[in-house]
Amino acid sequence: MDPFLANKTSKIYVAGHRGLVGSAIVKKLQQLGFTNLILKTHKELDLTRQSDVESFFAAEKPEFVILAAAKVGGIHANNTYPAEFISINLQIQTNVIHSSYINGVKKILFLGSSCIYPKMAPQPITEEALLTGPLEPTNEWYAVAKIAGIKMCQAYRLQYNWDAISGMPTNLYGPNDNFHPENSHVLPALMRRFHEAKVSGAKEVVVWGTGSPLREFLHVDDLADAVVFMMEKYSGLVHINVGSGQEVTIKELAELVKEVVGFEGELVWDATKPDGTPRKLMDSSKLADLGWVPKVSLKDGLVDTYKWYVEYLKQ
Ligand SMILES: NC(=O)C1=CN([C@@H]2O[C@H](COP(=O)(O)OP(=O)(O)OC[C@H]3O[C@@H](n4cnc5c(N)ncnc54)[C@H](OP(=O)(O)O)[C@@H]3O)[C@@H](O)[C@H]2O)C=CC1
Ligand SMILES: C[C@H]1O[C@H](OP(=O)(O)OP(=O)(O)OC[C@H]2O[C@@H](n3cnc4c(=O)[nH]c(N)nc43)[C@H](O)[C@@H]2O)[C@@H](O)[C@@H](O)C1=O
Repeated sequence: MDPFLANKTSKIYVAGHRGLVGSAIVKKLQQLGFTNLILKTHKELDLTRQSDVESFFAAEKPEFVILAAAKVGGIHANNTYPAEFISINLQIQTNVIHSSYINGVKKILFLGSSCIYPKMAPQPITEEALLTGPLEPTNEWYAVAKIAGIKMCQAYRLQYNWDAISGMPTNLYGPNDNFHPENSHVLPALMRRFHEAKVSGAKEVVVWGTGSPLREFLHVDDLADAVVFMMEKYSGLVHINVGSGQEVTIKELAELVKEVVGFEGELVWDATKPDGTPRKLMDSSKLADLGWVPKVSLKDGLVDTYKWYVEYLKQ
């Protein structure tokens, strides 16, 4: 395994650097003193365009690649745009992983998601649960693309002895999240809705589903820390779960976001909206055994994210 942290002038390509995850990884790498990051916006380099990706890699020759570019969204977006979720993600990851290999990248980290696991996987979910049962229907298209990404990393490791690894984060949140009213994940969606209700003086806020599903949330700064940790310490065939172990019901989350935002009205549940997976708590003991633990509590992370959101609205 090539050391990652030893040389702060290594050329590192962070794909998707303006997103929730990519921006936190760039911040972390800069804090650590890395000076040679390659960053391209979606407009500058569309990763679904195979020949453009090939030319970019041939010209830049990065030493390390962190793949945080993807078509991402919450339950509604996944359910509404299945063709885009499967096709765009397959294209991005296939182009980036293959070009990385062809151009001598020393190590690549591919990011998947906890939705790769069967809907009814035993909890907490270990890495071994992959491909043991049917997927959650609201996001199976995205999940199939992500499973293909894991398998591509494994295949290239087996056939070419190449250091391709995969990390599977749980539900993430933090600065630079997507706050779209319909297409975002639950946490930024509720933060925006409660904030707008507080500002307008609304008496009620609508929350989707029944409130009973359980989700595990991890602050994106913890994920960025875990990504750097895996680049340095992990080299293996198996994908690695990255979770916080902090599980709440959607109802508990909604009450917590309401408190942090300071909305004083009522919650109204829209049961016509899907609940999705009933529970997806990951077993992250493989990463813990390697020596990594998360630091940010859900409450502190929410306060930090809301502070960021209020500042972002002023821009
Ligand atoms: N958010 C979450 O809760 C979780 C995320 N993950 C994984 O983390 C990774 C990053 O997700 P996240 O940061 O939340 O997503 P974001 O949507 O915040 O960021 C994705 C980034 O990818 C870029 N991108 C998308 N399509 C293309 C393209 N065709 N060419 C170039 N760039 C592109 C986007 O640019 P632009 O906006 O300009 O299109 C954006 O900068 C993904 O692999 C996701 O599966 C895993 C578990 C949970
Ligand atoms: C990270 C993960 O994210 C997605 O899966 P998900 O965990 O189901 O994502 P979610 O954050 O959108 O919803 C979580 C729960 O929350 C409820 N909920 C309430 N009110 C709102 C609401 O206003 N918006 C949203 N989005 N959900 C709401 C919602 O009904 C559901 O019960 C995958 O598609 C896939 O992308 C993936 O891997």
